[in-house]
Amino acid sequence: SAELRAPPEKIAIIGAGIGGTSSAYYLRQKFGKDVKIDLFERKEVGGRLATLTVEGQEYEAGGSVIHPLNLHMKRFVKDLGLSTVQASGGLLGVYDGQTLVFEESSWFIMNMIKLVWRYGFQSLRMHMWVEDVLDKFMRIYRYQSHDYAFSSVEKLLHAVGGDDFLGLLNRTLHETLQKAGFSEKFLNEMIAPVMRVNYGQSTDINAFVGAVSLTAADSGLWAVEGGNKLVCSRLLQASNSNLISGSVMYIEKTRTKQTGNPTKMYEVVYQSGSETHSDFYDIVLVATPLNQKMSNITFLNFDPPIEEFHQYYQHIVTTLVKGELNSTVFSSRAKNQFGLSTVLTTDSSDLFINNVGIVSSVREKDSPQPSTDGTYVWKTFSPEILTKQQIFKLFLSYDYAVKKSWLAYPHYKPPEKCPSIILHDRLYYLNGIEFAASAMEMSAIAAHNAALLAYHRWNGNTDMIDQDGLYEKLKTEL
Ligand SMILES: Cc1cc2nc3c(=O)[nH]c(=O)nc-3n(C[C@H](O)[C@H](O)[C@H](O)COP(=O)(O)OP(=O)(O)OC[C@H]3O[C@@H](n4cnc5c(N)ncnc54)[C@H](O)[C@@H]3O)c2cc1C
Ligand SMILES: CC(C)=CCC/C(C)=C/CC/C(C)=C/CSC[C@H](N)C(=O)O
Repeated sequence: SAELRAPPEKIAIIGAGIGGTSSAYYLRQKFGKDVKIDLFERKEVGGRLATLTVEGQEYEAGGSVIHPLNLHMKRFVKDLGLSTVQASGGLLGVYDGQTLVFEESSWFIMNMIKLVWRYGFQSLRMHMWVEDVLDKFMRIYRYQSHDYAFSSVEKLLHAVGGDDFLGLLNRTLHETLQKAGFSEKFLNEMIAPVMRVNYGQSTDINAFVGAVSLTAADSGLWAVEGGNKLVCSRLLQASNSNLISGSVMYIEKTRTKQTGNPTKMYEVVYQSGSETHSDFYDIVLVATPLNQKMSNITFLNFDPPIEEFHQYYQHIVTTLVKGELNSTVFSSRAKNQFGLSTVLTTDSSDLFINNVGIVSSVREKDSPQPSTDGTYVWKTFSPEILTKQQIFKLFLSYDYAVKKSWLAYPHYKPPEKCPSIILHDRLYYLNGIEFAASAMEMSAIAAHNAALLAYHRWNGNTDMIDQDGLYEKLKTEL
């Protein structure tokens, strides 16, 4: 095998969300103990993984649920000695603005009968479609465990499932499912509400993120005990990186003369408190969405210039309310007969919220428990900040309400083009993957890929990059 070059001296990562911290973890694995890794964060470690506190208890306010087949997240929790809590449960209903068009019952068979009665076997067919997408997508784990990397998100998706799979980015979920024979009624009443709760958007999102969103309706979802953001702080510790609290303003391509070292290609200029500092790096990873509103990083002295990304992120407000839901908004049933713990809404519902549901604190192992006065903590997502009148419309009474506004995930608009991973020779960008789908696991996959890509490009292992036909090739290997 080819002889290895000396490892880089210094690597910078911008952003300490799950993407940045898992990059630090994988870069350490690949480049070894001697490389110095600086991780820049201008706010909190965790980024879009964050909690809000209600009466002394913390609740997930951003990324909250993890799929049982999200293997990177599962591995982190295991390797970092963290524990899990269950993140799904309770009965769900769908409100269309007039009535509950679907109400789950606690009896499994009853649900099946209701679904078949209203939609035929479309639910079952839908599960099969989602499972097929997930099965193919999971090939990425095998490729990554054999150290293969991809230079673009498109090449990665092509390697897992070929042209048809990559084509999911170019079509809306609506047209994809319509073509597959699903009815408008099923799409409006069952699929659109899932897209609203997960991505705050309609079925006009790309079909890949649509499938990811539908996997979030599977059973067995979980979260990290104590809060998902703990994964980030533990990854940071485990990677033995150096956290720098500061906001990166510029990344400048240096002239060799400046550093006296041909590999220290990049100068990172950052503000910490009122002071401006800078340092030189061999490799830089950007692990935050590159747009003015979210990171405001300027690239200097690159020829050709690094393109600006103007992609729009969806505004979502998380509101946590401890109080008594006004169930008459959704149903004429007496309030003691309501029984639902989550209400999703259709696009036609014309409500000011996308969904509302009871949530457990990050420490509750089992189903959420009411407090002594019988009330629960409810979480609702809305496109805008809720007014007091709106909260009073939704709740008969409430003790407490807290909110957090997010530029949450891309506003999907297929055909989708994912920003490049390689911005320059040794400058990598992770968050382009969000334009395929935004989820914790997607950032972790992008992080592993970027670490492998940086490693192979540093060592000139071109045979480990952008290999197609990997599925066939690895099928025969044990
Ligand atoms: C409300 C909501 C609900 C969600 N629910 C789920 C869910 O249930 N399951 C799921 O899997 N995913 C969910 N997601 C998506 C998931 O949270 C994100 O995909 C994931 O957390 C993105 O991680 P990241 O590290 O790529 O980006 P981020 O978490 O955004 O991290 C980027 C970091 O970079 C920092 N930064 C930015 N600019 C600079 C700068 N110039 N200098 C220094 N630091 C900078 C930011 O402060 C931030 O901490 C949800 C997201 C939201 C908002
Ligand atoms: C990447 C793969 C294959 C699966 C990830 C599935 C997953 C857990 C997606 C979550 C998507 C998302 C942005 C959910 C937001 S809302 C979550 C929850 N319903 C809540 O109420 O907080």
